[in-house]
Amino acid sequence: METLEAMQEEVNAAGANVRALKAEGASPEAIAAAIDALKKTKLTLESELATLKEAGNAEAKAKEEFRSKLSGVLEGRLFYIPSFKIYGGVAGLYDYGPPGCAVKANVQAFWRQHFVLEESMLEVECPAVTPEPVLRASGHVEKFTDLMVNDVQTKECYRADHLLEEKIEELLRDPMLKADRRRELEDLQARIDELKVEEMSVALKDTNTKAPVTNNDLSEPYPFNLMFPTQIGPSGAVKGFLRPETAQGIFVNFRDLLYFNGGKLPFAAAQIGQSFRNEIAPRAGLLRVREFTQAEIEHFVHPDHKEHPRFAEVANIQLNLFSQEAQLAAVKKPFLMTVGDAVSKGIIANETLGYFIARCHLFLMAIGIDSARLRFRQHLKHEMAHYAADCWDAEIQCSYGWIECVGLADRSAFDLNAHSEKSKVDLVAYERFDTPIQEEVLVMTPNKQILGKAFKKDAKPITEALQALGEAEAFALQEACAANSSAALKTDAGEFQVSADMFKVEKVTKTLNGRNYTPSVIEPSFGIGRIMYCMFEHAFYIRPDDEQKTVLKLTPVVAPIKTTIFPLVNDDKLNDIANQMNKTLTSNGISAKLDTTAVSIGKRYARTDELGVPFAVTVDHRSTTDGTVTVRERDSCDQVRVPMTEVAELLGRLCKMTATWAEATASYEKQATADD
Ligand SMILES: Nc1ncnc2c1ncn2[C@@H]1O[C@H](COP(=O)(O)OP(=O)(O)OP(=O)(O)O)[C@@H](O)[C@H]1O
Repeated sequence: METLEAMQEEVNAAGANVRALKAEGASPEAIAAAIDALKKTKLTLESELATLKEAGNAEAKAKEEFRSKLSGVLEGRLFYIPSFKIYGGVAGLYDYGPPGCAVKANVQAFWRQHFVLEESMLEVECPAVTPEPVLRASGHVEKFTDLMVNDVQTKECYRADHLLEEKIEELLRDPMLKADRRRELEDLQARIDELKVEEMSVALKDTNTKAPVTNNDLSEPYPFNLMFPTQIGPSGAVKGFLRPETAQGIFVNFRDLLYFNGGKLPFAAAQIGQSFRNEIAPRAGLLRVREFTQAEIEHFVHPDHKEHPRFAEVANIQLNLFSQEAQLAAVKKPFLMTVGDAVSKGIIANETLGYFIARCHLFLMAIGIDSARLRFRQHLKHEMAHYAADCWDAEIQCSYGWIECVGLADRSAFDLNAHSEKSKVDLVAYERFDTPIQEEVLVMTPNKQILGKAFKKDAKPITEALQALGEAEAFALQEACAANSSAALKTDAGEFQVSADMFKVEKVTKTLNGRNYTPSVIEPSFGIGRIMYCMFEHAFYIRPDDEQKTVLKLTPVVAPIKTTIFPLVNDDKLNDIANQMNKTLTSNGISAKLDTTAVSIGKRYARTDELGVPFAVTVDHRSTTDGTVTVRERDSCDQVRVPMTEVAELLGRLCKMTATWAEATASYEKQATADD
């Protein structure tokens, strides 16, 4: 199939041909034939567009239906629900109900296991209420903004970039769009995130972007800070904010954490906690909310040694990479490559960043993200902060498109430098040289006796100012004193005239055994809610044999309950065994739910399938005679007969995912399924 662009060019060429023939006074027959050809090319293009539109509409409708079925299950089963529902709810705030809480706790526990425990990270928990100076130092007070516009009539608020993006999409769908204009708009689309206020204003006007629904004019765009301001204490004197990310709590504790770690680098600290962003347009359920759980890691490393000691363990893992180069190519496509190759070819900046990208991939696989719908997209140059060495987002495809769920960035020394500068506390590490080095250093020696006599109480700030001089300034002062007998020195207490006898400045060779340096930070930042929503989408399906049977194929690691236990019929003997089974399993750490309702076994299975419970144990009459029960696996509906004494061990292995169902049950008697 020809591309739309090629078709458009054919239409343009046919149009140009008609104009040329008219200009050169060609015969009416020739002109009529050219007009005919133009009409034909236009028709082909229009029919192609109609087909695409239809396919697009059908796809959008299918996605809508899928989402409505899924949210029916998720909200109906209380995985999550809009907060404060009885008061009408508030956009961007959600409650997790019982199964949602259980899944979230499991995702977090697994995250802790996979990262904090396996990597010996230092976990911290810091308050969400954060004093203003901390967030001013980090740049959030000044820069944590989105550009906002209002409908001039209704005053409704919108994110300017969202409206512009939608408008550009609409304009790009126009088949008659000139090639130059198309390129211009595509270029603008790629730069939307970086547009400054004035550029956004121009872009909105240039594209004639209006308010949705009302089609009213929009206000000029203006920055809106996403942080929730608050005051700490009753006087209102101490300003603060609810933190927009958990990371800052780790940076400000760097010195103590380094000490705790015996002064050794590299090390990583981690935190799981709530973050708050007053999003202008919260949407798409859990994907963009105003309060959410983040799990963040700050890995501190020497800026010249970003190798990772465990890199070899992950080097062969294949990642779906969407590098800068791939995004800028004519055909934009991610590619598969091992993380080892990506680092050695310089696609990923260093081993430590590569290591965390690979570990993130393993984490997402283990909780049930479909590998075909996961990619790591590198930030384009203009998306990256000036200090960042390299950034990648783990993007998961769901019905809303590709969604950033984890940000992985090499932030160099930016954060520690920023807090050092503002707090006046050195956030540095010390490195001992393998062999000491000789270095010429400046030594400034103020003559305290003469200074004391001459300046009395001002001698102290003068001494400090002399000691703070850099090499060039110190020698310049010395020269000025020699030439004019005295020279001016600026201090915190004002300006003073100092003379050559008041200080001595010289360069001496010193042996240095080490030095202080500011470590770089590599930061993987996970949004738990976004990951969970994508995980739910990937887990959701309808059994092919029955439209009514919806299933969440949550992996055992994250499933809210690991097994249900059913007595086949309501019978005292069977109930006793089921109760006993329940006790054994829960005391072995396997969460179980006893279901003694009298409904059919098929219905009971369907109920637990919808909750994502991976296994079911059924107690039947045979259990009373030979001490066995059946164990069923949710997705295959396979059942095996297992001695009751072995069920805890079997489910333990399956839930830890150290064995597959086929491996773990190979030796057990298979049994016909009883789903109906
Ligand atoms: N409003 C939100 N709702 C839910 N999760 C969020 C929200 N904002 C950020 N996150 C999660 O926190 C992670 C790290 O935050 P980060 O600051 O990198 O996001 P971001 O780049 O600002 O996200 P976006 O551009 O989508 O607003 C994101 O990858 C995402 O999973």
